[in-house]
Amino acid sequence: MDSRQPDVDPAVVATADDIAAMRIRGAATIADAAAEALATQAKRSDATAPDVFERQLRAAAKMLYETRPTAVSLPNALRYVLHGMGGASVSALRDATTDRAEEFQRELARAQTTLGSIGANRLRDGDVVMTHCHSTDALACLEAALEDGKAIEAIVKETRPRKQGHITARQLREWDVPVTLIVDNAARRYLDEADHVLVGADSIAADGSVINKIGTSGLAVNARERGVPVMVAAQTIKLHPDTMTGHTVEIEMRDEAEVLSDEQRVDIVGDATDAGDGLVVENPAFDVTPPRYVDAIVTERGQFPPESIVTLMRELFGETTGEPWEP
Ligand SMILES: O=P(O)(O)OC[C@H]1O[C@H](OP(=O)(O)O)[C@H](O)[C@@H]1O
Repeated sequence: MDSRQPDVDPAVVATADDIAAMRIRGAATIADAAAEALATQAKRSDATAPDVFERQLRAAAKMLYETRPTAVSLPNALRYVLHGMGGASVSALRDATTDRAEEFQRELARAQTTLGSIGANRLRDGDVVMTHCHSTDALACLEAALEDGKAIEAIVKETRPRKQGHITARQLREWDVPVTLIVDNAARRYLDEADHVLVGADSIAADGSVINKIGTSGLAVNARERGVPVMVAAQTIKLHPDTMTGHTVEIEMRDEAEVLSDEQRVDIVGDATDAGDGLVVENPAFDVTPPRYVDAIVTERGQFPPESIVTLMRELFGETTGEPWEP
């Protein structure tokens, strides 16, 4: 057992570390891994009393929750699985929790497929799509369009600092899609050649704002200026229920090492010590695109103008939610 949290199984600790270090990344993939980790915790629990079992599951959920703050798919997944944790004995609790986690994972996969076929309807044969970062929801739309027999080309933004655009490019090439890879700064120039901007989302706020990889908002503003429609592919698990009650979405600030190595820092400021060298590196992982720059949010429940997404949010989540690990 990890010394950080004696109740939590090492497999859960490993998943939490992988999410924090982005070895597991992407909002849907993180949600899937979190559900899997809770199922593992349930299967391996050594609890002999129901209250101990429940405490272990809640501790595991809290550890997973604290890895990254922006993608709401993570707390939504944890909440979904823990809400299914019911029963009078440890074995009943174990079965209910693992069943619920499996159900969640099945629904997640099904929602992405459904969303893909809805998103594909927006794409025509011969369209050129500009992407940002790597989104499995966005790729599901492209995959469905290809399966429909449409020829699609892609302009793929590199996506500094972690270059997830390479993952997108690799996937698209596996599907034989012609790819033009560009640096982020070239996006405006290449928008003239694009028929759509297609991105994913880490969270969608009640007012229809889209929280996604840093650089999305600038891309969307430029796309609007160029008359290129912006389509956001986001399963309903990306809807952020807390924003209905006025909470804002925390934007994750990541380590400066993703932007600047120690050697590069020395190159800029010489041998001055960190504290006094006068150089600050900021590395926000996400930004907020206001709803007026988004044409459609495509979910497994259909496509929505961003301003109307709150209706769906209310239907799916109700008005209030607690912390994911709270009963
Ligand atoms: O759920 P899917 O569509 O796969 O990904 C959604 C979003 O998650 C990613 O975040 P990160 O790379 O984990 O920081 C990107 O911002 C991407 O658009």
